[in-house]
Amino acid sequence: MRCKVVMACLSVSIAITLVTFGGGMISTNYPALLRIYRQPQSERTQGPNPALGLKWNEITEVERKDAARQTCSPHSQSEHNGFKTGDSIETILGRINSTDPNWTKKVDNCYTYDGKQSPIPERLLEKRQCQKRLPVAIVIGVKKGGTGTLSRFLGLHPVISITREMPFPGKQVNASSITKWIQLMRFSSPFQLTMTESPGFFHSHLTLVFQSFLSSSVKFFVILRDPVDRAISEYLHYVAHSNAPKDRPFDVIYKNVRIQETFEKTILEPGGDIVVSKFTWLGLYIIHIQKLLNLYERDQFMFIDGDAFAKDPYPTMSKVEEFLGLPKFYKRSHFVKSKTKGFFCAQVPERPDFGCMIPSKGRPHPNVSEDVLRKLQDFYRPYNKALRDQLGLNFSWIYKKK
Ligand SMILES: Nc1ncnc2c1ncn2[C@@H]1O[C@H](COP(=O)(O)OS(=O)(=O)O)[C@@H](OP(=O)(O)O)[C@H]1O
Repeated sequence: MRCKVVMACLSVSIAITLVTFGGGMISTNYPALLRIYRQPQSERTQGPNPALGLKWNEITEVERKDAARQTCSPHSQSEHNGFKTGDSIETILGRINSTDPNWTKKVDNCYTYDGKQSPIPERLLEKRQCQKRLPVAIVIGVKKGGTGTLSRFLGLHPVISITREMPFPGKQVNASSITKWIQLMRFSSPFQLTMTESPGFFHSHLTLVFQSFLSSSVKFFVILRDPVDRAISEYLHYVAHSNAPKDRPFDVIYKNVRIQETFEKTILEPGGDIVVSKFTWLGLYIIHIQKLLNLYERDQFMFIDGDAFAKDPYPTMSKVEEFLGLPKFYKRSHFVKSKTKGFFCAQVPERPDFGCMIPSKGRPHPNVSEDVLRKLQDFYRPYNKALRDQLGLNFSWIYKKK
C-alpha cells in the first residue's frame, strides 16, 4: 500500500507537471491525449478545460495542495484522518447468519419500505446501532453508463445500504468535507455495507487524494458502456438540462461545454475531426482507469459491461454478490422488462418502494450519421482494445461494428 501511495505521489506530480508546463514530454500511444496536453498554456490557465469542465487553474490548485498535503503525508492513516474508516467488508459480512430464515429483515432494519422508504424512529435507530458510516464500496462511474440503475439494483440487496448520487461536499478532500460526506449517507446497520454512487469520481482528479480517507479494502464499481452511445447519452443529457430552444437551431454553452442542435455538429470540428470535449473524453476509459490503478489494486474494482447490464441485469447482479461476497439474494424474477421502454424494472416483493427508473433514464437516441459513428468508432478503437489487452475485459461492445 505504501508503494501505491508513493506511485500516487509520482503520478500526481507527473500529471501536475504535464498540465502546468505543457506536457511536451508525454509518451503514450493515445493520440487524443496529445491534443489536450498540447493546448497552449495561455488557454489552459484561463478558459475552462474542455475535457473536464473545470478551469485548468482549479485543477492544478486543488491537486497541488491536496496531493502534497494529503496523499504524500508522512502520517499514518488514523493520525491523518482524525476518524476511523470503520469495519471492513469481511468483518461486516462475518456478522450475518444467512441460514436464519429471517436474515434479510434482521440485516436491513434501519428503514421501512411500505410504498416509500422511511427511517425507523430515532429511538430504534440507536437501539439497532443504525448509523451513517463511511462508504466501503462506491459506484464511481462512468457517467451515463448505467450508474443510476446499477445503484438502484444494488440497493435492493438487504446487505447494501446505498446512497444514490450525492455530490461530494466541497472541492477539497479533507477531514471536514469527508465528515460532511458521511452525514449525507443513508443509515446502515452493523450488518450492512454502506455504499454510495459518485459517477464523477471515475474521472475526477479529487479521486487521487481520496485514498488516505477510505478503507484500504474499499471496492469500486465501474460500469462501462459503448463509449459512442455514452457520448450521445451525455449530449442528450446536456441538451435536456440546458435552456436550449427546442424548435430551432442553437449554439449554447452549458456547464462550460458548447452544445449545438445536433450531436454531429457538437462532436465535430468544422474540419470534420472529432472534438476532444467533455462528451468524448470520458469514453477514453483506459486513460481514467490507468490513473485509478496507480492508486488501487486491480481486485478492488469490478468492471461491468453496461450494454450487457441494460439488456439483462440479473447476471451482473449475481456477479456483484460474488464480488462482494454477499449472501445470495437476487433472483431472476426480481428483474422484469418494461413493455413501454424496453429497459428492466425491479420487482422485489420486500421492496415496493422501487420499480422502474425515472423517465430521464433511457432517453430515445437520435439517428446519428454513419460517417460520424464511424469516426467515433475509429477514435475509440485503440482505447477500447486496450481495455481488452490490458485488463482482460471481454465486453460485447468492444468488438461491435456499427
Ligand atoms: N433498467 C434501466 N432503466 C433505465 N436506464 C437504464 C437501465 N439500464 C441501463 N440504463 C442506462 O442508463 C443510462 C443512464 O446512465 P446513468 O444512470 O449512469 O446516468 S447519469 O450519469 O447518472 O446521469 C441510460 O442512458 P440513455 O438511454 O442514454 O438515457 C440507459 O441506457
